[in-house]
Amino acid sequence: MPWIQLRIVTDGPHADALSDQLMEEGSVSITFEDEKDTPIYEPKLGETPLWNSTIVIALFEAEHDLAPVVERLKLLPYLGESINYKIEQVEDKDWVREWMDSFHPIQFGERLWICPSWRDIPNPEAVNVILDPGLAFGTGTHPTTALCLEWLDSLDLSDKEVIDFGCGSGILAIAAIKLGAKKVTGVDIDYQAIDASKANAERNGVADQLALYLPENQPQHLQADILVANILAGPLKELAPLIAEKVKTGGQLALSGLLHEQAQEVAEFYSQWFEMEPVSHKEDWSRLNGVRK
Ligand SMILES: C[S@@+](CC[C@H](N)C(=O)[O-])C[C@H]1O[C@@H](n2cnc3c(N)ncnc32)[C@H](O)[C@@H]1O
Repeated sequence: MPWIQLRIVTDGPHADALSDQLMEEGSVSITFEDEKDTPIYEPKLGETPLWNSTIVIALFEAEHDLAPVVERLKLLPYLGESINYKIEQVEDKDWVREWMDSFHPIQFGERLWICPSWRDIPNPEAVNVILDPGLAFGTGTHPTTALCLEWLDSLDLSDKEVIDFGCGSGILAIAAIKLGAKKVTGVDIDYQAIDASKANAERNGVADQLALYLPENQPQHLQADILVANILAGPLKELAPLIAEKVKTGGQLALSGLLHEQAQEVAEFYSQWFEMEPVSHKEDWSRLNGVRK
């Protein structure tokens, strides 16, 4: 079906009201875009943070007459006659198909491959993780995930217990099991991540080695030989005491999801509990490693 979209610039506080108005006008979906370039790295669950200058994009069926819609929007006091808008044709694409076509098997380190579940496995002899991320984060294409996968591949995980804090699609947890870990615990605040991790563990035949928890349900005195957490600098600092107590003395830590400029500060903070090692980098992102004192 062909589509058109109406793009309107407004200020952050009015974006929600404008979105409601556009839905009433018959829009089938609304998205928000930053008019400038101010990244928001990870909103809290249930929050939709908005930029000061937000573009509200409303999708309509192509035959929808947008001229009277724009006239009605001009009556809104926060838009008025000087409304800043644009009407665009939208190319008719199957977006899910498009994304699936762009995701190919990728190798990490020496042994490990992440293979989308709808593709052939290029090397059946390798350690292959078959993945469908569903609605969760974690395909391996993001540098923060890649940094963790390369690190896991470099370790001897035989008989080790691992915690994956912020497990998303389960990509790191399942990679750890396939690389030899005896048991992995995945924790995530998002139930969609728990669902995706469970489905991926079943897809890989390792569900009995992966325990999954929302943070409030996680076992209190759980400790592991290895903990990997790809979250973000803010939560990693907040969670530091909890993360530290989950790693056995002599155990290994990897923290990812940090921008270069944040790495030093987070490393200093974690040095209360860990002997920190040199930082690893990929594109704008850094990974910290440490050994529990
Ligand atoms: C960047 S994704 C990483 C997913 C996957 N581990 C990977 O490396 O691709 C971060 C994940 O951490 C989860 N998360 C964020 N804050 C958290 C917290 N305080 N406790 C547990 N999980 C959290 C998010 O829901 C998300 O699934």
